[in-house]
Amino acid sequence: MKWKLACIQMDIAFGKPDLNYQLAEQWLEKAVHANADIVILPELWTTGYDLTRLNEIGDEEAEKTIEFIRNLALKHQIHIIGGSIAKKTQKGIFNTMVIIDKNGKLVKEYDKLHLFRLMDEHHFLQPGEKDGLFTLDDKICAGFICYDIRFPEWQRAHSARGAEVLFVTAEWPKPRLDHWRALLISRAIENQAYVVAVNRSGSDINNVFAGHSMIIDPWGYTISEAGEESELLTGTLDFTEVSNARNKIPVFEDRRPDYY
Ligand SMILES: O=C(O)CCC(=O)C(=O)O
Repeated sequence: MKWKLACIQMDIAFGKPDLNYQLAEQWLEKAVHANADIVILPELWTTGYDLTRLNEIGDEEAEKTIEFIRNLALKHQIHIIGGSIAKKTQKGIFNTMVIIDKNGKLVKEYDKLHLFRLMDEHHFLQPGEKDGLFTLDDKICAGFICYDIRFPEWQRAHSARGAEVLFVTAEWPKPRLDHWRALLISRAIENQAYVVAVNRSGSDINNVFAGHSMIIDPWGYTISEAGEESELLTGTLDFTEVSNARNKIPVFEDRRPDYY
């Protein structure tokens, strides 16, 4: 089975959800024209890192975003990995990835597990407590958010439970672009999985973001990589490559978890 992917590497208007919904819809139309089966949005794409105003501009129980994504998924018959948004709940605000399939079903909500202190997330957000596993077209996938990729045991926990595609949504700053690339390629090689990573472009008052969204195959080879500016990055993923890699080098069988 093959999937055509479209990563929306967009700029995000700081603290302006209404404008960002419009921008995201325009990008999504482009992905539809590119015949994508799955579209992926960046991290906190409705608000950006306007953390001090999240109480005002966050999305109550993610309801507005879910409705927005569901309508587009149904209209275009496309799976949408809805990046992440600030989800307001009674327990506080979470950085939440929302995944809706082409039938409009809410497949998964994943809350960012590792909060990034360098950008003050721990002062404004609550850490997640659940895994990022989900299934689309009978394929096991996993979702991660930005800083999560610095914790290889988190991705391994998901690939050991069958994940063949690791989706990453991010607002990764430009000064650490080398880390972004190296970490993503490593996660693909060690998990013998596709890595589909979407970063934002542009800047906010504190950061310039790196862009360079990437689609990487289970051998660690880059299928496609964006530049620094906004763009729609596409690539095709062929699941036989996952079994080829895992059969040739049986890393999962050779693991010695009793010793780790
Ligand atoms: O780990 C990093 O260098 C960047 C992480 C980050 O920007 C985030 O989690 O939002």
